[in-house]
Amino acid sequence: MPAPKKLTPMMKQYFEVKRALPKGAILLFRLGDFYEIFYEDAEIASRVCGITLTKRQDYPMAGVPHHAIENYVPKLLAAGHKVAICDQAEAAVPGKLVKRALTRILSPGTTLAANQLDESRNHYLCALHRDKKGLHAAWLDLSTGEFQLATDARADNLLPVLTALEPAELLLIEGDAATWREAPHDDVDAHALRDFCADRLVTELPGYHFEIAEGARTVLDALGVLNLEGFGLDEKHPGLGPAGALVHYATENLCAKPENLRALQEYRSARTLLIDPATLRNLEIFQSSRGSRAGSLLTAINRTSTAAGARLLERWLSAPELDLTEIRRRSATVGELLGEPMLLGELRETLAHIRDIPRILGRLQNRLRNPRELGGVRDTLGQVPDIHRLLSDFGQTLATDYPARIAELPELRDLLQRALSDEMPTDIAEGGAIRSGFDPELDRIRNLTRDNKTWLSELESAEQARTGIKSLKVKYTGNFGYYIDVTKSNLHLVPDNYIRRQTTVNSERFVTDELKQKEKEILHAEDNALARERELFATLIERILDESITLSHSAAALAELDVLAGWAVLAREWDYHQPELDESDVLEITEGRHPVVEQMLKAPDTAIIRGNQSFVPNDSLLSSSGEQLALITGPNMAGKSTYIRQVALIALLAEIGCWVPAAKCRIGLVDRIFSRVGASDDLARGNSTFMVEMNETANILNNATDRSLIILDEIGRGTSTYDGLSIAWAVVEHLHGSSEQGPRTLFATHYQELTQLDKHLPRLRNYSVAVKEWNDDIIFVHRIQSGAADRSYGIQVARLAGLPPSVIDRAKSILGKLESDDTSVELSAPQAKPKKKISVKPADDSQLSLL
Ligand SMILES: Nc1ncnc2c1ncn2[C@@H]1O[C@H](COP(=O)(O)OP(=O)(O)OP(=O)(O)O)[C@@H](O)[C@H]1O
Repeated sequence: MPAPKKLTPMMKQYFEVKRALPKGAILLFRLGDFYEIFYEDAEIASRVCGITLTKRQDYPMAGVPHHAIENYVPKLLAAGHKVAICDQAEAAVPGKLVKRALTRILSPGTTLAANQLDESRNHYLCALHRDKKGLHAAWLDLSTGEFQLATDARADNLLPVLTALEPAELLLIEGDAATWREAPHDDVDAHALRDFCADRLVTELPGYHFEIAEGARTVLDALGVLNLEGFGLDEKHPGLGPAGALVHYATENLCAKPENLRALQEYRSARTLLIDPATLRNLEIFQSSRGSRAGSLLTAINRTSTAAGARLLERWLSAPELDLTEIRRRSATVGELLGEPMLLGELRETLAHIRDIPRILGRLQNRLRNPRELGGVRDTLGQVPDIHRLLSDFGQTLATDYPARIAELPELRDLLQRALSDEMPTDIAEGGAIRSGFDPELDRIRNLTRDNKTWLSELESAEQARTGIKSLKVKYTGNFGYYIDVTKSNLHLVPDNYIRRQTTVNSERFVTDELKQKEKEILHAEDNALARERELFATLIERILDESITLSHSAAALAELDVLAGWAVLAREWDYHQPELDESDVLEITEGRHPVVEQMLKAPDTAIIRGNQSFVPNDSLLSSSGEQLALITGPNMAGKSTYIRQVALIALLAEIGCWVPAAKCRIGLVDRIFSRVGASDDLARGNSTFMVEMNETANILNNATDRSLIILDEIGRGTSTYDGLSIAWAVVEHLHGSSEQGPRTLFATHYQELTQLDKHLPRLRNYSVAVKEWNDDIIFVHRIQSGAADRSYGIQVARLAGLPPSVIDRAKSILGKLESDDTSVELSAPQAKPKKKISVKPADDSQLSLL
């Protein structure tokens, strides 16, 4: 930034602050009622936020009113910028340079203000480091204090959960991202990390911030503990390097130590069902293929009514359980809730009044203190007695487990109910946060102001009577204070003790000694009232923070109840049933449905276009040692992809503890879900469609275990027919293997030839999707049946898609010839050109005879 040669003292101060900021942070510099922005920062802010760019001397400048800053900061953050706020640190005195200090730096991963966060989503800042021992990571949601770390010898064990967390910002050691980008082709982990970092906001820090010993010290200090044993962590845990980097970065951004970190948990991939990043995308778990939340599994199963509940649902979905006791606890609780529909309705109504306690605490602890947050704690505590009453009516575990976890805190509730006004102001400076009758001292000061105001109106009547001026008024303006207003026509009646202060168009303004004295008293009383309110407010915050651990445990239990009550409603709405989970190797589903497609078919806009179709349920049976590999053939559009995805989604739902869209379901725990479906280009990163397909397939073959569930859709389609068929064939053989068991696999394909493999592979089963033929048309019935499909109906489907009749006719005749022994096909060409003949002959007859 080209600093002008001769700087004013204020601009010197500006540059001092600016120099200390991280690279790229946009500085908002408080000047009176405005935040001013200078130089390139002003140009960026003007472009991103649409504010007017002006010039001061010869450099660009832009400004936003201080009260409107909340409208602009989110825009800058959303555009991937960091924003530094520098405020006046003392009251301004004319002619003297006011002290200024950096208040906080906002970045997409460390912002806390309610309007900068999606309330239904966690907001993670994540730090990563890879060395010879593997990948080490830590993540922190500063808005709620959730803090975790992890280490794993293999990146692909951690990347599933990291991808599902969708961090808002990543912290890396300087140079790591470039190393991963340039890594050799066979360094699969580096490429996976490169893909993970692409399109995310990355902040690079010097390597020493990631040192383990330093990290351990920083973390101990932030958590306020002497050792990490209470969290079951060794002080040499490699995740402490990234964890320390997170705390350091958060401290720098908040300009203070984060005060809401209470615990550090270790994430272990072996305890959760892993879903690799490609599968998360393919199965549209958090986002639909169009990138929106609508159409995702998350949206289809979300019936939460609180923000904390919505966030917990997202967390459960990103790390499904492998602990049978926990899964069964959740799904049994859904059953209890479902068993009492009336109580469930009441419970949900009560939950809807619960406020976002984890984030409220996060803000209060980190110095963002808005009176409404206190109102939120009061309102939430006000609901707890009702929740206890309702839970005890349910009986069973709901009556014992949850009430014990949701504290009533009657004293705090009573205090807040007595202290706080019904309607809370957004800013303590507005006054009125504390209810009258709570504090005798505040009431005394407020009465003083009130008495004084009565005195003023009495003064007005008295002066009107004394002077005979009926239109005389006692008025007030912000910069002038109290005065007596007399219209010009009555000036001759003004008594001697009136002191003239100002002339306006129609009147003159006067004061008297008595009025000046009263004005002082009033203003003083108002200031005193506000000061007293601030004092009381600070005490109330302290009282809340004294209970912060109890409050956050209660909030966690309430969020759980919210998710589970939502699932009970979902189960009732869509007729879901409780799955049975065990250690077996079976996956047996009776009348299973696809949770998202089923809801979509019933959505009003789809129903109008496609008629009121219902989803056709289908059964599935897989087991590692028996029916291990289901090969599904059938026409395009018949429902193969939907079917294989629905099996994966049902398994996933079962392992988060949700009920499932099936009449009956038994699942032996699945440790990983893999998928290879559809074709997606990754051209921007230098990978062709086929390369992506093969990468994903390689990942599956290298990492699947006998407990995994694999769904493969049209493997080999992205290359020439014979190459593709050979690859698909070899993949099926590999997955089947020669041992007694293998991963449960669903394989949808158009390669009819593969159906012959059941002769050699004892655990392969052929299935097909039934269609009805009617004249030359086909009708999709979406029913899975045993046995291979006899033909593929591609041309009929192409006609349904609207291909011109001439093309359809021609395709039919080519097909006829290809299917007969006559392999010569006439090319219909424009008349002007000579007729050509092409021969379609297999390149390798020996291979064909194999099929
Ligand atoms: N069981 C079902 N009940 C009702 N409709 C279904 C069912 N299964 C699929 N469908 C509908 O049929 C459409 C096509 O399904 P899907 O994409 O699964 O077919 P496919 O056999 O995989 O086709 P292709 O081979 O062309 O990829 C879906 O968009 C869905 O709306």
